[in-house]
Amino acid sequence: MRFNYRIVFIITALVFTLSATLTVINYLTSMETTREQLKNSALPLTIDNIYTEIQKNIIEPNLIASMMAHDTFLIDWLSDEEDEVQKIVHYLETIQNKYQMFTAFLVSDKSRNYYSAKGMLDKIDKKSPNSQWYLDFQKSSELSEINIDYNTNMGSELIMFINHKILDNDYHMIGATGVGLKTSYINDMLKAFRQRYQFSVYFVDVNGKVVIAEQNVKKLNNLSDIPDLARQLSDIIGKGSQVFEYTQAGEAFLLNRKYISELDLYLIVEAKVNNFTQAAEETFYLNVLLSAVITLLISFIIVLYVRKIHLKLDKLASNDDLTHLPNRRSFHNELAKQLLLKERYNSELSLLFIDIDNFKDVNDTKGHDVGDKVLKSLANILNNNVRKSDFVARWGGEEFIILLIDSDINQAQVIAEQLRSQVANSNHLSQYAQQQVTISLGATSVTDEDNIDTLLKRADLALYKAKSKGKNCIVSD
Ligand SMILES: Nc1nc2c(ncn2[C@@H]2O[C@H](COP(=O)(O)OP(=O)(O)OP(=O)(O)O)[C@@H](O)[C@H]2O)c(=O)[nH]1
Repeated sequence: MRFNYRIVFIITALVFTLSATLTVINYLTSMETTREQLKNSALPLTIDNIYTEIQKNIIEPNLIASMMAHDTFLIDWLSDEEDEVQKIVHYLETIQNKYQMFTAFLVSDKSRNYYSAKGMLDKIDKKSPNSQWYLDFQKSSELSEINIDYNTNMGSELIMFINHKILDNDYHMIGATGVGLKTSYINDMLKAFRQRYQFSVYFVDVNGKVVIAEQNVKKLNNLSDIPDLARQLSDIIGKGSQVFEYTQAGEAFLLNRKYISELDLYLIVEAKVNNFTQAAEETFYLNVLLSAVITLLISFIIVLYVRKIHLKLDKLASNDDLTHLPNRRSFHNELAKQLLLKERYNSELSLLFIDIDNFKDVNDTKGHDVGDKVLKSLANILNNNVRKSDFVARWGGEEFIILLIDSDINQAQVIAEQLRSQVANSNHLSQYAQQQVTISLGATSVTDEDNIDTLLKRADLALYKAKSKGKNCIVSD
């Protein structure tokens, strides 16, 4: 019986396919879950957090600027020909220090003077870029606005100005006042969101131009620089909060935008999907590896187990249950093999056919248990008195057969005689059977013309002759 490795291979392939399929399903599900979680929860939450933070940082300065615009001291001072500049400088200085603003300012529409805590800083001039905001504000119907802007008189840093119009009793604009805040807190916030949550946060204007972004980080100039976003730009520049998807250089991104009316800007929070699915990817590769190892382990255990059962079955199929000698089937296989070897090496090969004399008497008078013990004991005697290379088998019933390797008929006769005499004089056997146990033997040697049938027939005939001669003897043919 040959061990079938194909079955093991099929089982291994099935187990691996099953576990690999489960791993892939698991991987795809967790990728989708991560993506959905990012889209529906993490990005909207982050954008709301940032929005709240910005509002918090705008509300207080806005109240201060509004308070300044309604302050009768300011209104009166502007109406009184702007006398005693130090009074207004002191006023602005007090506001600036008390509320820890970066700057506090006042613009007179009449004199076109720009005052700050440091004194008169500038003049509103149509040609000056620093004055542009005032000219626009003048034209606007709004009473207040928030500008994120540079003012070259105040350094190179981006400043968030909260501007309020000052109106006289007839509701005519007589100037503008307000405060300026450094936007560095926005920068810190953008940095924190990038480092803590791996989100890119920036602000764009109505044209998609990036207006505020984290400093020292490579940034986009305009949303429309990315073809995928350029296509969606008209949707992105819209009110409320919404998530968009785009790809750039083979990488998938999710982008959430929220319109901030106070700034008239769009807050953008985006995430590189791969940053969030990396863990799932690593788990996937680990799972595939584990599946392969477990599959191999299972296959190894199956091979060991099946081989063990196989060997057991093999032994059961080729050995006799009672005496544990090879059975007739095994003997046939061995004889066929030895006939080929004899032909190849031109060696001698002989056969002994053995039958217990009057065994029926033992069974009938002493019982089958005793008969079985005699058979087992005889098997031992036969095995112990031939060469290890010879082949002893139980032919069936009380018949045994021995293949004598490298033995001619003379040697076969000598061995046959030894066996006969050992059995006849065995104390063990006579004790079991409570009578003398003898055997008859037919001996024959293999000729070049022999095949299995002719050989067995001749040995059987020799045994028959030995029985006829009176048993407990050997006949060779
Ligand atoms: N106890 C036992 N008896 C067996 C077994 N196999 C065959 N026998 C018995 O062996 C006996 C063989 O009887 P016969 O064929 O008449 O041969 P015999 O009595 O030995 O007579 P001769 O061969 O002429 O000497 C029968 O009683 C079978 O039942 C076995 O495995 N165990």
